[in-house]
Amino acid sequence: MQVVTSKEMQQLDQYTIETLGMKEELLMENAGRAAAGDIYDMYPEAHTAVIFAGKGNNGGDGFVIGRTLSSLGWNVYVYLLAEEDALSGGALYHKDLYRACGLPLTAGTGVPEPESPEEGIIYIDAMLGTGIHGELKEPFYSAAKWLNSVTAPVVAVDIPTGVPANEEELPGMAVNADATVILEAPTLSTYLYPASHYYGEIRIVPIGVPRASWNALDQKRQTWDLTDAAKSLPERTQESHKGDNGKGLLIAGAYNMPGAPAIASNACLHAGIGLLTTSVPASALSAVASHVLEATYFPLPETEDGQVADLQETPFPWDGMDGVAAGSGLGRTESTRVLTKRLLTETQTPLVLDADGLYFLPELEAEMANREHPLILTPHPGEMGRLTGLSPKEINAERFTVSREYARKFSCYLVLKGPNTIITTPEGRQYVSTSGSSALAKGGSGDALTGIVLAMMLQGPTLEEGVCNAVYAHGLAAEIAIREGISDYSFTASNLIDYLPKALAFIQAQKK
Ligand SMILES: NC(=O)C1=CN([C@@H]2O[C@H](COP(=O)(O)OP(=O)(O)OC[C@H]3O[C@@H](n4cnc5c(N)ncnc54)[C@H](OP(=O)(O)O)[C@@H]3O)[C@@H](O)[C@H]2O)[C@H](O)CC1
Ligand SMILES: [K+]
Repeated sequence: MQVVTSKEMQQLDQYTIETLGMKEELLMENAGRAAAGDIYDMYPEAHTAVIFAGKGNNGGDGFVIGRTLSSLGWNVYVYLLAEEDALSGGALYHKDLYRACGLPLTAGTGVPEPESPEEGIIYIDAMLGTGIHGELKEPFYSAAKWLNSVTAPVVAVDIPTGVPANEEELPGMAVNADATVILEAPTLSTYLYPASHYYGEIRIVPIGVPRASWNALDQKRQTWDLTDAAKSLPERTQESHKGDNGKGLLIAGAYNMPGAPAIASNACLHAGIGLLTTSVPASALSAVASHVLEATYFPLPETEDGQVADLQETPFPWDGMDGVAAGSGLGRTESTRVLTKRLLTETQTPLVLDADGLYFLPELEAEMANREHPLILTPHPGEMGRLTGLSPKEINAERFTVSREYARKFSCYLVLKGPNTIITTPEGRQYVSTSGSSALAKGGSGDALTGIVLAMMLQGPTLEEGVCNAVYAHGLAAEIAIREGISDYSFTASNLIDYLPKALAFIQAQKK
């Protein structure tokens, strides 16, 4: 599923209508019918739809939805928040067709005052979609405010009115929908916060945009969902050998931080790595090893208080490895700076850096730029802020753009964590993971992700798909745990590791 900007959506519509010759009215008919079908299925008890329509194409969709729901036996009523003569093109055609069918309509720029809601009514927001710019003007402002006050369900068509499609700030007023029926493809704001909250339940319906139109578009982003994970997760063959499933080195922890390497190692092992060597300061080793039985160990020199010591001469076993991950719990000392520099310049395999492993990167930009082997960074917005000099708020407002610029600049894979983690490749391709849960907002979740990324990037089929699958499986494990009754209050990284086998089994089962 592609994720688009409003401009890309317009290009797609334009190509379909102008180049391929599909009539605008037909595309709108497809869109409205698909949305109506979905709304009808979503609310089996409903019998009445009150539709608020704008004068643009979003409003046009509203008229098609009204006519279709009426054919299906519902009572419908449209409040057009514009004069009838303000409509043009497909919206005018469908308004006229709606009227010709004898269906009820009130038009005008005043604020509508529908009857108070009763059982079986749903409200449909077809006021503004991708054509919105800036703060909501009247009568849309008051209409949005009114819709936010009703107790009956409010379903938005394409985008809740007021919410921008792209990486823009939310205006002061927007429809807070219970559900949004997205037409053909989601826009950026579907996966940006706080905008995403306004969508409510997300439903995406295909509206018959021809493949040729999609092929003509420069496609830059897509979601990464269960189907993508199932398609790409490689099958294990009977004759596979532990050496075939990747040998990884994980460098993490300190005497007072044995949890980070233990969590990352267990997650890595449950995510399918063939062989794992865990490298921790010597005094943390027995604590970590007592929780991770399947790893081998490479103890690190340490300071008196059990932090990594000078690692300049440490003979790391780079050569025997297919991939390396480092960061969690290492601390932000000179030793970590030395280690990060050595990792960037000496490892000839994919390298994953997280947490303290990201800390010194602003000082090591030349080493990053000169690195010839894949580099995978997994920052949360705070860490991304440090990498770019922006605040976490600024990062979250422009997650797609900031990620792409950084990944391109340093030719790295960037996993920008958060609800709907975004994975960006060095070429700028972007994937938005659709899995995840509020339960993941906890210490230890990131450590688990580092381990899963280390394991799954080595399983392939490509590094890119392996990283996407790691992020997806991480989120899915949390989702399954919550579905099975674990509270998102109680959920810990240890639960995540326990549920990872179920998440992978669930993905594998989709292959069959
Ligand atoms: N995805 C598809 O392939 C299809 C989508 N369809 C639907 O079309 C809309 C986009 O339609 P468009 O006509 O471009 O735009 P809108 O209907 O969203 O809005 C246009 C009107 O909005 C007014 N406007 C803009 N900003 C504001 C504001 N802040 N306050 C009030 N009014 C605003 C604008 O008026 P101006 O006078 O300001 O220009 C326009 O009148 C998409 O979302 C889908 O629902 C197609 O139906 C099928 C294909
Ligand atoms: K809308």
